[in-house]
Amino acid sequence: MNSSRRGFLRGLGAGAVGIASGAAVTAALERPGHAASAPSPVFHGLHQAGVVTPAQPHATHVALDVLATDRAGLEDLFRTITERARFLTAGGVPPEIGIAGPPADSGVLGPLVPADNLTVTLGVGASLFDGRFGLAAHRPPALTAMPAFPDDHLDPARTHGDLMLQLCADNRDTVVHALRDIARHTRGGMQIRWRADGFIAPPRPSGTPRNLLGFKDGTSNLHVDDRAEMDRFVWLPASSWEAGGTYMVVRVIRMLVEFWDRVGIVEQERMFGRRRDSGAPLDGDHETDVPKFAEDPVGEAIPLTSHIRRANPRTPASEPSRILRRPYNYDSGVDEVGDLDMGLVFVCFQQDPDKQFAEIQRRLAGEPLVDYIQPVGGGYFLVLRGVRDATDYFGSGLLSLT
Ligand SMILES: C=CC1=C(C)c2cc3[nH]c(cc4nc(cc5[nH]c(cc1n2)c(C)c5CCC(=O)O)C(CCC(=O)O)=C4C)c(C)c3C=C
Ligand SMILES: [Fe+2]
Repeated sequence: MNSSRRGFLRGLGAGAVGIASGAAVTAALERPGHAASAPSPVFHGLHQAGVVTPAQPHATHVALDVLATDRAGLEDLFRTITERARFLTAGGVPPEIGIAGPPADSGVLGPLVPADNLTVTLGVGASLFDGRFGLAAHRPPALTAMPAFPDDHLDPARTHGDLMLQLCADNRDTVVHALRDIARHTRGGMQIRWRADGFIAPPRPSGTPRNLLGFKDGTSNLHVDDRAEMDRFVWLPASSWEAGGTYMVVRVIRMLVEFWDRVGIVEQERMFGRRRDSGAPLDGDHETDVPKFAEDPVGEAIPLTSHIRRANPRTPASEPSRILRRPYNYDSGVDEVGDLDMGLVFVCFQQDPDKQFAEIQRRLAGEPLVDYIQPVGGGYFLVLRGVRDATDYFGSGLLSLT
């Protein structure tokens, strides 16, 4: 353990980073009153969890800037995040450290930390490849800073970041607990730049959950259980050090709900190209019906400017730009003039942000929906390949580059 690593852990007590697991956890779970939660998605593997994992109801997306100043410090940071993620996603009993120092755990989840379907997904931004860590020569060309698109209102304080930490779980307190745990163990190594909390509502009344404009959101998406589709559009191929990773785009998009709520239902539905109640395309009856754009070349049933038609025209030319969407709703109170601050934390995964996400974004430019939404932040991040086993850590492939 070098000095900067000791720095992260200082103040936690000598044994505080130990993890009680295995037999101790089993024993704790067997105690009356301790319901066992289902195991979380597997932590070790070629791919990180939290990409093809069915979206859990709660999430936070946290962009961070690295404070460590050299490569050794960055490695310590990655190793610490890995250790904490390994523990938090498995669940267990935090060690007791006596009464002299602060407790080893925030206690937010009680004495037994449940796995609660938690996923911890780590990405790196283009800024990590500046001069600080000797990585400048290794920035993959596809990893750029997120550009500003027409109609964006980007706030620099809510844009970009050296790292992106996506935490998702079945309960809000599990997400909060994981964030506090990781922040505490990495103190001095990184600091939060911006954060967007999200939730997914239950299906109302059935099918795909709704966004805060009232429409089902996620109906037409890539299929996470179709390995060939994931290899074609999402996972990075075996030819480079990034193999097994993917690119994550995060866009914090405010919805101008006060304006939206004054728009007639027919106009709302024509903006999306789908019915609000059922989610069916305007030329169909059921949510899962596939729109028949080829039979409607002038946009009589589904306007040519509608969101679904621009986003996915279903032509051979638009096929390569398909993405895996994994969005969350957000609700952040009110702004300085008393307007509701809510919207969508739009998240998508792909092999190339410019050829996929940005290509769709360019097609969406000028769609009628732009009058009711305002992108205010976000970033492009490379989700590193997964942690292979108990000896591996996030970023080991990146840091092996010389
Ligand atoms: C650049 C990519 C996209 C952004 C940004 C985006 C923002 C955004 N979308 C909605 C609501 C809906 N989107 C829907 C479908 C849809 N959206 C995108 C891409 C972006 N959306 C795609 C690729 C698709 C799928 C198109 C298709 O294959 O038919 C829908 C329809 C239901 C569904 O299929 O999910 C809704 C509703 C909002 C509110 C929003 C910004 C705030
Ligand atoms: Fe969309």
